[in-house]
Amino acid sequence: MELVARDLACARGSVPVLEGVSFTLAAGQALMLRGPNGSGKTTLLRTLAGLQPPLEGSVSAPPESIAYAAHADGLKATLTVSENLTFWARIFGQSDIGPALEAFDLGDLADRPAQNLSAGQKRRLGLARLLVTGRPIWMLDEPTVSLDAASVAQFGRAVRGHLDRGGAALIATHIDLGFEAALLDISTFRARPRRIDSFDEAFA
Ligand SMILES: Nc1ncnc2c1ncn2[C@@H]1O[C@H](COP(=O)(O)OP(=O)(O)OP(=O)(O)O)[C@@H](O)[C@H]1O
Repeated sequence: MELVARDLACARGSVPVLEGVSFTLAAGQALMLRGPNGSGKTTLLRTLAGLQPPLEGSVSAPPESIAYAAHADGLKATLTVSENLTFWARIFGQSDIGPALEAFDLGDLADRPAQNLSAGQKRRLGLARLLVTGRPIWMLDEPTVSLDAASVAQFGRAVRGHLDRGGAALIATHIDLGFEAALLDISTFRARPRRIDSFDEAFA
């Protein structure tokens, strides 16, 4: 599925952050989102994923087509690895967690409660959830935090597999994931400084 963003403007905490953001993410394509700290990468991903409305512009893909992985892993601490994946799979109407366990090398940890995983293992479990969503467009915010080199490579393979199956991915990262991808530099879309004084004005 293709995602077309047209002339998007986005705010965070009533302060406009980005404007004039237009790009196309085609099926089978990965785009690397770049920009310095505070430039609006998270704000853009949240807007595209439907977690906050744009001030202006449009996003062609519905939120139901997007799987968003934020900074936080969002794991259920007392559930085991396989229970966490099963929980998420059911939410998305899926049942097979095998490929997700395998892709992120979680088989030996399947019966361990999430709260007893290391930081990198938690991150792998958080990313494995993408595979049980069945959603075609992945939006990932700094997905490789806490991952060692082998796990980054494993994650890169999971993304490539997703692209090969016709999926797409927009990834905020400065890490080389081991495959060619176009760059989307959002520092060119910085919004003019102005303040939105009310919700009504922002969304009029
Ligand atoms: N809840 C909030 N209220 C007000 N401003 C916020 C809020 N959250 C973030 N901001 C501001 O919005 C701007 C964009 O933040 P955002 O998190 O989108 O940037 P980023 O490019 O993802 O940054 P980083 O690379 O540091 O993760 C920053 O100036 C930030 O300080």
